[in-house]
Amino acid sequence: MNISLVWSPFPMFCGGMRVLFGLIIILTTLSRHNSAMADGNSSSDAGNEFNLDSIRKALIRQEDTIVFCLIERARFPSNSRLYNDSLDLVTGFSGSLVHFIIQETEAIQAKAGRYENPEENAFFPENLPPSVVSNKYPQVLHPPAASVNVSTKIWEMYFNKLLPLFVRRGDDGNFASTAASDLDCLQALSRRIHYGKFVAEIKFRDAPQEYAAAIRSKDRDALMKLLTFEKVEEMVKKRVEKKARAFGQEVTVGNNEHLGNFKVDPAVVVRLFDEWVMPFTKFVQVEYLLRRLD
Ligand SMILES: C=C(O[C@@H]1C=C(C(=O)O)C=C[C@H]1O)C(=O)O
Repeated sequence: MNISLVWSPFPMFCGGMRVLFGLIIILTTLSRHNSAMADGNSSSDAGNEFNLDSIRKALIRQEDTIVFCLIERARFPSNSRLYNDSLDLVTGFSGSLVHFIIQETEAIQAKAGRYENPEENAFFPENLPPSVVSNKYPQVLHPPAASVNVSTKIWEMYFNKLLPLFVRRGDDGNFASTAASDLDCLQALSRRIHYGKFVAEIKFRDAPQEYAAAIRSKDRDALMKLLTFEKVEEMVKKRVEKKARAFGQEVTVGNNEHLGNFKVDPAVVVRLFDEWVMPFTKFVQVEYLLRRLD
């Protein structure tokens, strides 16, 4: 018997495997290419996915940023001259030095395309220069509702209520660095709070009928009730307390750790989320939903 005429599944198996491996390699390359594209054009911290789970993961990650930013700001004393409107520290500019620095920084960041990203909301959106960078962000928000902006509320809360709770009194003259640090905090808080628009969009898509009834009757209380998850809020408070303890502890090589000596008081971080960040995020959600059927 001619052996070569005997049917053997082996060559077919090998050929099949070759095709399969080829396919896997092509698919892997394509998917790497796509995710690289998605990273480059991503609209949200949640990446390409858009569901309540991924949005909540993004919010959790943003807690880290906020805690780190507060820790950085706590390196500087209050530096109150930076915030004084009537000192005229900048010739030809009427307003505080921090106002001047933030407005100018936002202008350069606008040119670099920061505010093309629907996650970003400027504190001084008037007269921002157009972006010179071409980068496309997927638009998932409902256009008439996307403009909800609570930057003024955030600005007022940060400077008048939060800052005095965690910086020591004093003046070291480091105004530019202090203002840069303030802007980092403000931007991190703003991103977290305005993320309420994405949360609201996904909640609306998950239960359009329920939300539509409350939106049509402009029932703010009903909307607030629908979008509130008390258990999630309790977890947020517990988690940020832990993060403030973990990220803000004194780390030494020896065993003599100064337990209880934190760079930012964890209780202040809990208060920040409880009194301002979560209520503002929910306010953004309600405002967004009220425009969701426009
Ligand atoms: C953001 C959400 O909506 C609400 C606001 C929360 C927050 O700001 O952390 C948490 C729970 C909800 O009450 C959510 O459901 O995740």
